Amino acid sequence: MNMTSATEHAGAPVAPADAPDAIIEVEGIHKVYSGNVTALENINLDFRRGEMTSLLGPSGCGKTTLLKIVAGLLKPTDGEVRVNGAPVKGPGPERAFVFQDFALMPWATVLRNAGYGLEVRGVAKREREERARHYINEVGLAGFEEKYPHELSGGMRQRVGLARALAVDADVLLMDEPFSAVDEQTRRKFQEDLIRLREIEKKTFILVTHSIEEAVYLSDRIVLLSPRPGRVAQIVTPEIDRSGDPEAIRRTTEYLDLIDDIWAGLRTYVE
Ligand SMILES: Nc1ncnc2c1ncn2[C@@H]1O[C@H](COP(=O)(O)OP(=O)(O)OP(=O)(O)O)[C@@H](O)[C@H]1O
Repeated sequence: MNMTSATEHAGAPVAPADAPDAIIEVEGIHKVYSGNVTALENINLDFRRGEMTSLLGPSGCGKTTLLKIVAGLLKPTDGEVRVNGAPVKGPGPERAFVFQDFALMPWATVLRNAGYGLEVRGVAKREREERARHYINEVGLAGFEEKYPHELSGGMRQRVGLARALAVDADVLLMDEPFSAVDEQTRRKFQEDLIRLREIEKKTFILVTHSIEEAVYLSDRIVLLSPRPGRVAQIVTPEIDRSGDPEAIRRTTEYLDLIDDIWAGLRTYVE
């Protein structure tokens, strides 16, 4: 297994010549909520095409705020986000947000829920069902097409949300704590599936997580945010060969050491 880690400093990202290009550029983002709460301060970041980036940091540091600004669901007070070079003015078809609370329609089947993004775009029923079935299968829910959300576990509902996001063929998938509502076993399985999906679909994933283990296991890059007002404290690049046995990867000294290093950095904020 090849696993090393590298860190970059906030203002001066290290970009090797063969680094993937930036699909999303975040420049000078500030966010002040009403009541004078400064959630984010001068965030400068690139998210690279085809990579999985985790946003990690203490509670309330602005992870979800940053994700929503990238999604175009929230306007920054200052600064700009560009997707494929074009300024973000609101939500767009290149970005799909997978909500933490699943955002499924309780009265609709898995098939309809998975195809909902296509439905609102006016895609004909036959085509959207075909695509929805394909992605339902890809996220491991084949056979559940006619079930309703209340008949599914939390993990399965999360997968429907992911199928919906994949079906619209967005380049960027934005996930807010995708594994928070599920048990440990489901979480691990879903993490492995997400790695596999990333390989197949070649999407850019940005995910918010509270879990250092999860961030290290899944990510090409981890952006560590400082406590509120959130700033980029550090960027960590775990280089893990994920082709091996997931359980073996989780037991290696390098993996465990990197988790310890990140925790040592974060604990200075929480103590
Ligand atoms: N609508 C709002 N109005 C005022 N303050 C807000 C609003 N939304 C978030 N905040 C504040 O902004 C800060 C950042 O919130 P955000 O939810 O982005 O943090 P987070 O890092 O995702 O938190 P957590 O890890 O607890 O989910 C917090 O202090 C939060 O209380």
